[in-house]
Amino acid sequence: MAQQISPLNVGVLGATGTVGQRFLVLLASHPYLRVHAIGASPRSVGLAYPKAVKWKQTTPIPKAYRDLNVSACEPGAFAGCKIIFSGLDADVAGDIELAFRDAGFAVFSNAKNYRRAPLVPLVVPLVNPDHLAIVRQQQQELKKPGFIVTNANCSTTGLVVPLAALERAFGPIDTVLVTTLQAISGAGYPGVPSLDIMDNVVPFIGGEEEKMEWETKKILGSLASTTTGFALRDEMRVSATCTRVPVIDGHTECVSVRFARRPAPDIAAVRAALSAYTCDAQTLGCPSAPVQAIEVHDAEDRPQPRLDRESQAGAAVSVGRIRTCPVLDIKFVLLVNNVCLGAATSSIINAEVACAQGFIA
Ligand SMILES: NC(=O)C1=CN([C@@H]2O[C@H](COP(=O)(O)OP(=O)(O)OC[C@H]3O[C@@H](n4cnc5c(N)ncnc54)[C@H](OP(=O)(O)O)[C@@H]3O)[C@@H](O)[C@H]2O)C=CC1
Ligand SMILES: N[C@@H](CC(=O)OP(=O)(O)O)C(=O)O
Repeated sequence: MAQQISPLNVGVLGATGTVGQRFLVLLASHPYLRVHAIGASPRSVGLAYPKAVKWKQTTPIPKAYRDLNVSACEPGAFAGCKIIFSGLDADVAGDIELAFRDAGFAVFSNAKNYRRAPLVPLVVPLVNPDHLAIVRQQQQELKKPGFIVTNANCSTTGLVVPLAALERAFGPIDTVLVTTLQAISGAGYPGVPSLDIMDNVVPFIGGEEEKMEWETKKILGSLASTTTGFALRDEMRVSATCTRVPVIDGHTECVSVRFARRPAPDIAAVRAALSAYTCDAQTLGCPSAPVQAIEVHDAEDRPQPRLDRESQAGAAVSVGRIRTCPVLDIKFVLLVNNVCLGAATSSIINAEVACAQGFIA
């Protein structure tokens, strides 16, 4: 049952970027989060938003932002905001996000900088919102009300949703092989040069495979019971190969998994478990959560980025081609909208869960 939450002012850092633009579109119609201030680089500071941004969305700049000026990414310019969403370039996110946390803000970040920090939750809202509880330890350590919550790498986000559903139904997965076909928008703007990506596949994305292999073990792990921080799933073997393809939005991933328990589940049971998967963000009534967390496709040629990335506003994971794997146990193809669930939507749902659970006073 959805709680009534009073309107809250939020700020968006990196508001001119690929992820920042998505934040602004999604927040323009949010039931209780109101954009109060926006920040970007010194290049943009002081300009009215339409002058600062190279708008790349298919809908016009929402009216509410047309007269909003871009501020410097300094806490003083965001007075009156409770929540800060960050779509900052990772080169600058580290110091800026820390300054906002130290100034008492609840920071929801897309950047990679703090994902491995022991007291920072790495939350995919359809999987492990229970990890948010560790922000109390951050607050105790700092003796301040601020905290940082990160969301995962966009490819990791798509992967862990069906893995979590399968583990809930069939117990631990011990091996995962994944090959990604990642969209150009994942590299930000202007991103990959057109002469590199047109008519081509680039079989390397710096740091991406390591992030998928490590982040999966933190997200599918648990809060440590005897020490502070998290118990990682170190026994799970994850091997990723990441490629860039000429698609604008939507990361496709080809996944094979092996279960620890024998016998492995059959395909019908796997399909049913994926379709039936529900998560806390849904039961808490978070307004940005998808109705169906995993959309299972029966057609043999789905999911496809162009056809499926906007389903449920890009907040779910699409899965198809579920079949027996002759090497591991089962294999399937998934699609995640990298700029929605893979980025801005996850931050927003994380903030909604934090509001619903009383982490934001
Ligand atoms: N694109 C995606 O699919 C995903 C991205 N991410 C992560 O989200 C973050 C944003 O990515 P993306 O939107 O693609 O990146 P972009 O390059 O498109 O945008 C970067 C943003 O950071 C701002 N910025 C750059 N330098 C500074 C500075 N010195 N001070 C303040 N602001 C600055 C830019 O402002 P200005 O316009 O003024 O230069 C811009 O608003 C990154 O950390 C990325 O790794 C995570 C998951 C998915
Ligand atoms: N590297 C991802 C997007 C991204 O920025 O990831 P991360 O937030 O983990 O650095 C891609 O290219 O699609």
